[in-house]
Amino acid sequence: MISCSLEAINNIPCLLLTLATILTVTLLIRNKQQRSKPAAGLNLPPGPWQLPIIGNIHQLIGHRQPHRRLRSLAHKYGPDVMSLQLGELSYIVISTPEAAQQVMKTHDLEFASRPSLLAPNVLFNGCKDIAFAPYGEYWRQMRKIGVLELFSGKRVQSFRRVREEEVSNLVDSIALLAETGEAVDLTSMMSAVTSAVTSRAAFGKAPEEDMVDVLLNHQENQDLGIPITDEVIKGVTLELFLAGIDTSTTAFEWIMSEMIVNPTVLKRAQEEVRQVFADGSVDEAGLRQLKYLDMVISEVLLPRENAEKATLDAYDIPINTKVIVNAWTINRDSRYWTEPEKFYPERFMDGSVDYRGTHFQFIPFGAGRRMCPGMSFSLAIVKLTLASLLFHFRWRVPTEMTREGLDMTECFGAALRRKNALRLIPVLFDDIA
Ligand code: HEM
Repeated sequence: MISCSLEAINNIPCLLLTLATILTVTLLIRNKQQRSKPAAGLNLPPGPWQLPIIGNIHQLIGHRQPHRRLRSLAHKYGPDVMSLQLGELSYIVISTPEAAQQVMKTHDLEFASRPSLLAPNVLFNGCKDIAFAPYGEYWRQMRKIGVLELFSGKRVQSFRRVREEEVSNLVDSIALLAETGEAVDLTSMMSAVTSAVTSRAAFGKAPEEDMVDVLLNHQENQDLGIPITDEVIKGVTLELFLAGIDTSTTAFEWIMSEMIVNPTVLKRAQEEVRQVFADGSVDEAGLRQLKYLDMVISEVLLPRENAEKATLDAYDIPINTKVIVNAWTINRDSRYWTEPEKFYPERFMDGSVDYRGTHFQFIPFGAGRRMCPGMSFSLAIVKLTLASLLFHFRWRVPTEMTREGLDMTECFGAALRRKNALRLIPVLFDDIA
């Protein structure tokens, strides 16, 4: 079993799924139905003061790291649940594990919808995907296909050879480049590996049934309540790429970065990999033994929405309020984690907390009904790539830098990526051909 590490995410991915986009969209959309003027007499969650028309936008705009800004606003105005008004749209921001549990467990059903946003509506032809589909019959059907067929353990396992081939190609390319002594761009390389695996898993070129085949079979057999149209096939396929590539690349690049600036962790992880695969080749069968490397990852944040009036912590939450679960803040709650900002994988060694959505102090993949169905698909690639790169190479920072000086600047976007690509110098271990 893979277990995830806080440290990897400490610098990673708070995927506040493009709050920037939401802000822009908020300003653009004049959708009267979305207008959610709180009715008088409601006990709304506390929040910062608002300006007419724009609400709280001015308190976020200009901040290059909205996830940090949301944390400081929450500390001041609503530590558990905070109201925010962004233009005409009402939001609540969830910043503690307890409040996250309320939204994603106790009231999961009430908050299981997604807001109707312009960008995904256009991109997925009226949200004919899984992630942005509003809660209802269509989403339930597609989610079931996702969990039971597209991303099931068996399906992920069926792509093992694909992953091993792509990662082995990566190792070969890096080995060639290692002869030059130059730094390699690991961010682009990981992105290429993830795209290649996703594309082969989606479109085949392998004996296994691929993901598009699964959808085409349903279309042909007409065996589902809601027909699988060409738009649905296009939407779900596009989502495989959009939801999977950036998130997995981001997880990988931050984990590598953190190990580089924490050489004792790197050394321990490397020793473990080289001991487990002492016979000379890395394969997926041995990955399970890499307990220390079992620290991954990433947090994404797709807003949720309540399709009906709800209550939370005795606060009234009007219909169609968008819910931002600030996983970045929650995963760093000092009531649950000692030195939460420190890169310290050993904190996960006793296995009492994992990322599978039952421990609300650590929810990189979300939790509840809308939890990420692509988790195993992603972790399989990330872990195999890390193990292979640690097994075959020593890693050095470019000569103009020190380990401590490795650039760790975050860049807010669809994922909290590194601002600059991760460039490191590979040195092939002498004892490996
Ligand atoms: C490190 C990698 C990844 C992370 C950290 C991640 C994280 C997340 C999170 C936090 C959510 C929202 C959960 C919620 O609302 O409670 C989500 C949803 C989703 N993710 Fe991922 N994800 C990753 C990789 C992937 C991959 C590889 C795929 C597919 C190829 C994928 C497909 C999806 C889909 C379809 C949803 C929407 C589920 C729904 O609304 O029912 N994810 N992900």
